[in-house]
Amino acid sequence: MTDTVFIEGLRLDALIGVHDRERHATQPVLLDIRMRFDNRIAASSDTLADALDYEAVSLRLADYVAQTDFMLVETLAECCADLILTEFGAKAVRLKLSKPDALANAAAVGVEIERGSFA
Ligand SMILES: Nc1nc2c(c(=O)[nH]1)N=C([C@H](O)[C@@H](O)CO)CN2
Repeated sequence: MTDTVFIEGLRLDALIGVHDRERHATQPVLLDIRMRFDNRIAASSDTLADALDYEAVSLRLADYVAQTDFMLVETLAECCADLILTEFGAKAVRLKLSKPDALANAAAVGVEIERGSFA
């Protein structure tokens, strides 16, 4: 079973970065998330309670990110992935965290991590 639930382009404001200008103002981060989850039960019951509720994940991440102040994108990505695995029962998570406004001459910079197994 390799079902996933995904969230693409989740835009959140975060206090994140190593430079002084980044320590005093938030900036946008974009999250692209794939979560391994068996969707068959929800498909059979047609009941949200049996699904991995991507809206609930998105709202929880927004609340969490709003109270962080990490230096590195690696740290924020790791913490977001751990939150998804521990609070929402995903079997694995692939998470790409981008900073679109970090570098003037780059569309975006960031990290992509995978925790758990999609195999
Ligand atoms: N591997 C990383 N490299 C850099 C990071 C980071 O979080 N991880 N951060 C910065 C700065 O904060 C940059 O995003 C803003 O100029 C530089 N390199």
